[in-house]
Amino acid sequence: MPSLGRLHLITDTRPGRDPLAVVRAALTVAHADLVVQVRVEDSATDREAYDLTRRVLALCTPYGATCLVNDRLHVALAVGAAGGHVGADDLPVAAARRVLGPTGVLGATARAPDPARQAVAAGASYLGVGPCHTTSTKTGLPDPIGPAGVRAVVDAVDVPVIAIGGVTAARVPALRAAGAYGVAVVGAVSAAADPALATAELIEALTC
Ligand SMILES: Cc1ncc(COP(=O)(O)OP(=O)(O)O)c(N)n1
Ligand SMILES: Cc1ncsc1CCOP(=O)(O)O
Ligand SMILES: [Mg+2]
Repeated sequence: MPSLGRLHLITDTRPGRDPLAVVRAALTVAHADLVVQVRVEDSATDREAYDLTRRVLALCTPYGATCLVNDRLHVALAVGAAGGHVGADDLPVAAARRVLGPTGVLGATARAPDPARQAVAAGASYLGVGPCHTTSTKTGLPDPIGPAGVRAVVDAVDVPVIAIGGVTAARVPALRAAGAYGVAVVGAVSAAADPALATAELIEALTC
């Protein structure tokens, strides 16, 4: 499997957003360092998820960037995306691994060492760990775990840890110091006045 990109851009498909424009802008800067995770609203239809993923994959392919699909692994397979991401309300990690097969990229959400170890044993290729900081993008989350919580998971597993939740370029150094391999963002890029510039700042923070 090729190495995982360090910047995961999760699509923002809330009303009034333009996820494809944001993905285009990010790709011009991040190239193959970018992983685009297609995440649609729970109310979106599979057809809507499929159509968006096809378009995102078409944008990613020329750059060698990776396209993953959140929750809906059948959409990932149907489109030919590299894999998907699952959490507590989705398929169990072992079942997700069976769906994706041995070579698919499979992310799993984990917030603490024991669930992290279990997710890796069940077949996760990377872990999404957070919320690291408060976020306005997703409701109903537990309290932020901060860089110390990231460190606890990093020390427990041997797969890349992707820090998520309220991540900004300014917060990347502390997350990297805690051992995070990369970060996943929604708002830091999608809500930025200049998504390409925001991507450049995140890539700089991740690679310096
Ligand atoms: C990289 C990454 N980490 C965590 C999540 C959250 O997944 P999940 O807990 O299943 O919540 P939803 O995103 O499905 O609402 C993620 N998507 N990506
Ligand atoms: C999907 C998800 N899971 C944990 S935090 C989060 C949202 C992250 O969005 P932002 O980068 O805008 O805080
Ligand atoms: Mg999920």
